[in-house]
Amino acid sequence: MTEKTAATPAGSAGTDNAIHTRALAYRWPGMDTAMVFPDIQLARGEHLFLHGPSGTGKSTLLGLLSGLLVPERGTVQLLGETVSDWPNGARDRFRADHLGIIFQQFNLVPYLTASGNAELPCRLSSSRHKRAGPGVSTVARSLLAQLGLDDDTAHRKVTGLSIGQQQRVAAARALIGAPEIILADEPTSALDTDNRDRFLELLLTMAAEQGTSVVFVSHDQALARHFHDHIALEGRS
Ligand SMILES: Nc1ncnc2c1ncn2[C@@H]1O[C@H](COP(=O)(O)OP(=O)(O)OP(=O)(O)O)[C@@H](O)[C@H]1O
Repeated sequence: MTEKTAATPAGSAGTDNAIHTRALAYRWPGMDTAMVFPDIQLARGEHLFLHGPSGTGKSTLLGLLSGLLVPERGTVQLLGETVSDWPNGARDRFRADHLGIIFQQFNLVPYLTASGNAELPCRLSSSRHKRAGPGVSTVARSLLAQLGLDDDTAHRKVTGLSIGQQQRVAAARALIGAPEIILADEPTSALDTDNRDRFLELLLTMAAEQGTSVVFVSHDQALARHFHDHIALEGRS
């Protein structure tokens, strides 16, 4: 299943690893057999492309990495901590403090402005707030500007923004407060090729500037060239 695993040598899970999974399996209700996943080992600051056809479990694997799902078997270690053994509340806390997530449908808060959405992680996590610095609103607007959204747009409600603009808001929300890990689930699927490549370059450059590891999920192999590390999912075995 694994096309090419990433980064550090096997068996050296420690603080140099952003992500280390072992023998993960997950079964949704109604499934006869569990989905099994290739092991992932990703060093801090590295960027991994996770690809495979529709239905092979890419979003499920991201759910396991984010701690929103708990594996039937196997372990998820993030930043040296075996978070898959932790209770829900502890995983929620860890997610708020250390993970930026860009969902396929962005999951922005509709009644907030672009800037309000981008600031949210710092309102929910004191460590993200601390890393962003005292002027969280200024930091949010600066991230939005770097992603191509001017001040006027930053003050508009997200429901009035285009898909491409909403995607940039979701990216700013993931980047703010320099989380160690960003998980992105097909956030470029609604964009044309030029915008897709430009957005991805921007996201990876900004993540690299703050040393954030990125797992980027897509079925679109054309995006693979932006990444050093690749893993393919090929379905259940
Ligand atoms: N909430 C759910 N309840 C039950 N089964 C689910 C659920 N979510 C996903 N599945 C099943 O898990 C399998 C993998 O789905 P998943 O969404 O992880 O794949 P994917 O590779 O991300 O697909 P896509 O590229 O279409 O987003 C599929 O068979 C799907 O039907």
